[in-house]
Amino acid sequence: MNAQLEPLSDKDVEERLAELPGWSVEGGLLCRGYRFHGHFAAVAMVVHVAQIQEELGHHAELTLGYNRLGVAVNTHSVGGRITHLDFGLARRIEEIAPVHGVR
Ligand SMILES: C[C@H](O)[C@H](O)[C@H]1CNC2=NC(N)=NC(=O)C2=N1
Repeated sequence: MNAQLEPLSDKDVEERLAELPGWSVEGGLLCRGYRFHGHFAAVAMVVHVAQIQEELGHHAELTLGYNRLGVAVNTHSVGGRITHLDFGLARRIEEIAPVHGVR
């Protein structure tokens, strides 16, 4: 199997979470909530995340509020486990978040 698709052990998940402040695992999903200074900033972040997701071929559940965005991801193709693909997406999202004035 593609190593990227190998489900991570609980220990691996904990170690990788330690390097991603603000992210947690809830209900089997790697999650983070972001807050913005207004609605369009949140919407722009959604579009930017969508670009990254299409590039990676990996897609999170995105929940848009007024000035909030929730990101929640696991890997459907291995039965909803957390894999390197999920952490790869999370890291890419973290890189772009500051551009959108996350507070
Ligand atoms: C063919 C395509 O790459 C797959 O269906 C991708 C799309 N995005 C995906 N996203 C997530 N989160 N898990 C998947 O297994 C998945 N599979």
